[in-house]
Amino acid sequence: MINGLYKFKLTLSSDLFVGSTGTSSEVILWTITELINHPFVFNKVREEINSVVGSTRLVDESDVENLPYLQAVVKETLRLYPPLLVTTRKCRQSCKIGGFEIPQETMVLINLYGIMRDPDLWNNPNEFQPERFLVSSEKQDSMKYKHDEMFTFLPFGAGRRACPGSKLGLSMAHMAVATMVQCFNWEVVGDGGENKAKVNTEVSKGAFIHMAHPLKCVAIVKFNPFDCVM
Ligand code: HEM
Repeated sequence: MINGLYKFKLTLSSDLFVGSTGTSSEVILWTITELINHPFVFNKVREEINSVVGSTRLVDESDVENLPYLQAVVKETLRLYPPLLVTTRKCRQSCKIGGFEIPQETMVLINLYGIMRDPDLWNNPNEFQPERFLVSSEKQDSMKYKHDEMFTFLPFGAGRRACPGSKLGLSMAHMAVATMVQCFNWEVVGDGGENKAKVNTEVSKGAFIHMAHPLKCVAIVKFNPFDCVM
């Protein structure tokens, strides 16, 4: 028989495992996809990494704070492709939303994907434009910016039940993408090396953001950090 503490540990472990692995790998997959589709952005990320890291060592976690463009690229990917498309909340009291009466205790679905592609909140909402997140640190630290982001940029949800692993998830995504850009060129299978083929970014149906057509590409070594230490 499963006792209470064991059941709690099992649920916690599975929550952490399911909540952390799938989400982080989706962000990495979608970021590489958008970078393949936007070679100009890809080159800008690589130039930023080269200018900060140089050409003799692998990018490191401590470099990320000096890579604002890389951070903007991952943020823009999270806006367009939040791994969890919706989240849920139970209404603690009756309320009215958009003219609809919502009785107390009703479970509501919050469309994170829809909010982050809402044309009333974002310019060119369906376009991949990392520059929209390149704002000065003063602006980012301002109360207004933080307040606006809390209601518009929601890949990690919001409030008391927001994702507790957001910093770890972001850190993994930054490091994985930075390494993949620094060390490899990426070619879509069937491209013939011309770098013109686009990856199909259609999203499959469901609560999670899976690609409807799997990404098929080849990694070609550009920089081998092991050559430097030999
Ligand atoms: C980029 C990666 C990740 C994304 C986009 C993401 C996204 C989310 C979202 C949208 C929620 C629901 C929040 C809400 O309803 O307000 C959530 C909850 C959660 N996430 Fe993440 N997550 C990521 C990585 C992680 C990691 C690395 C961990 C653990 C190490 C984790 C653990 C959890 C847990 C335990 C919850 C449930 C929190 C609760 O119900 O109070 N997540 N995540």
